[in-house]
Amino acid sequence: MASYTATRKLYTLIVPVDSQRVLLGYKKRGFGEGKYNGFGGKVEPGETIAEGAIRELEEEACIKAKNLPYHGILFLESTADSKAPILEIHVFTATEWAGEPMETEEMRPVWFAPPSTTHDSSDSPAIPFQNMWEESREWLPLVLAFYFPTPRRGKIQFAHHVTFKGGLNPETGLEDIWHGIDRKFVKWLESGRKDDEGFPGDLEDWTEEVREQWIEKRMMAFEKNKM
Ligand SMILES: Nc1nc2c([nH]c(=O)n2[C@H]2C[C@H](O)[C@@H](COP(=O)(O)OP(=O)(O)OP(=O)(O)O)O2)c(=O)[nH]1
Repeated sequence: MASYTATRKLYTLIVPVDSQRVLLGYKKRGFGEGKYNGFGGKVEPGETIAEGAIRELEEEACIKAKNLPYHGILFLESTADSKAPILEIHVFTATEWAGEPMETEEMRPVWFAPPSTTHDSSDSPAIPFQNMWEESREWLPLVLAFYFPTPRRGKIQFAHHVTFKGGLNPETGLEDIWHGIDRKFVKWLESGRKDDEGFPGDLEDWTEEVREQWIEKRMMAFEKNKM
């Protein structure tokens, strides 16, 4: 069987939460400018995914994560450009950190009320899903449901594979290859252990090889569904 060979780019994303609120960053420049998102960026050569996640959070919001619950992986690809890499984004929360969130050149941190909060009971605004990457509204509420309204035991993990067909992005008025969800696959697991299908719940189990196999499996399933 031929391996799926599109280049893959490794990213991290941390969503800090306190007992009542969710911290997102308003991206001031570069890729995703004008959108709210968690904090993260490319994993650099020589660092682990977790090290990259902690470094990016500190660079973008000036806080140093003291814990890093792992929640899973987003595989994002665009069929609008055959040369576009697959983005592999490893998603974490952080519930403890050192320092206070501060605005940086890249990001403006803003506290939001989790989706489970009624408007009147919070001083913070609701999460602006309409102003975020469009797949965020699928996985973020479920990750947050693990913390709000009351924290649950264990952990929740997902693999979310989305292809975008590209199109005019109404928010920016520009053609955008990372816009217009075409196909999607979401796998959820509560606990972090492997399930019968071998879903690699923990970060250390998502090795390079496993990620490649996972993508290949999903691509084949997507193709089958199309026919
Ligand atoms: N939820 C979501 N996050 C995304 C998508 N695309 C995408 O890059 N991200 C995340 C991954 C990273 O956390 C962040 C992009 O990181 P970045 O381009 O700022 O990376 P960086 O800081 O290393 O970049 P640079 O300024 O050094 O060039 O946005 C998407 O479609 N959905």
